[in-house]
Amino acid sequence: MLKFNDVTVKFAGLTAISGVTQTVPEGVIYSIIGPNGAGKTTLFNCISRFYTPAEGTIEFQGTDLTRLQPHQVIGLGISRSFQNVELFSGMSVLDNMLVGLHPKLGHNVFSVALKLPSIRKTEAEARSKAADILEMFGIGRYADEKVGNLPYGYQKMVDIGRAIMVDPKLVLLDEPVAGMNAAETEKLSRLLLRLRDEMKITVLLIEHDMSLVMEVSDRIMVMNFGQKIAEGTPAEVRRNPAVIEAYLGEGESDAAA
Ligand SMILES: Nc1ncnc2c1ncn2[C@@H]1O[C@H](COP(=O)(O)OP(=O)(O)OP(=O)(O)O)[C@@H](O)[C@H]1O
Repeated sequence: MLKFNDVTVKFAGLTAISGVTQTVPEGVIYSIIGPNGAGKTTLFNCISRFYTPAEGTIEFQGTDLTRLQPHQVIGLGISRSFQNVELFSGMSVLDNMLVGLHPKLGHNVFSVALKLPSIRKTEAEARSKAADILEMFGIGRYADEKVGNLPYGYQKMVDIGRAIMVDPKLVLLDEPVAGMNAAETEKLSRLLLRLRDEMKITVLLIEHDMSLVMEVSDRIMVMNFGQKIAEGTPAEVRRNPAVIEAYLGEGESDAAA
């Protein structure tokens, strides 16, 4: 589904990603892990076209993303959530979900202002879809609540729900459980499996919570200092000496546990 071909990203004098080549198969939960500053978010930013690699290509179902604009990437069926929740805190949960659909609807200002029947129908469908997703995420009862009034874990759920509104084929989630408590993390891990199994969405996940990563991932790529140092199933990655060293070197022993 997604192919990184020798991707290198540079910022002034710093090489943030160096020659990463990897294929991500369709229909999986694929995690990218590695110590702080390893280049994980930079890789996401290249997929969603905030950054352009200095070298290499990124193919999504045969299309080279590095030649596209960000909105064209969304049009191909790729959406994302961000490391920090980016919601409109004064708006309701439901309205925030509808904002997720904005890149897809593409209505012109006049048809929206005139509330043409076609727009009303689309809006009704969008509302019903948003309500279904909120229900699936277990936060349906908060649909009319202001997002800013919800606990952080629920806001994060809304953020991810919004990324699902566009019916993506691939969703990029950047540290979705950061700041969540144990119960919320458990809920989210079940949700990730449902995205894969019921909605047939391929999930690309950046996450520091190793127990979550080991539990839900089909495959894992490990990065350190901008390079891919390992790739494989959770069991393979867990016993890879380079991975153990990268994490132990940082004072984290979770990967080796
Ligand atoms: N816009 C930028 N300008 C300059 N340097 C950048 C920029 N974005 C990222 N970097 C640098 O690139 C390197 C990789 O950063 P990146 O955020 O991709 O790491 P990460 O693996 O996602 O880390 P974390 O787990 O802490 O989020 C870091 O050294 C970072 O400081």
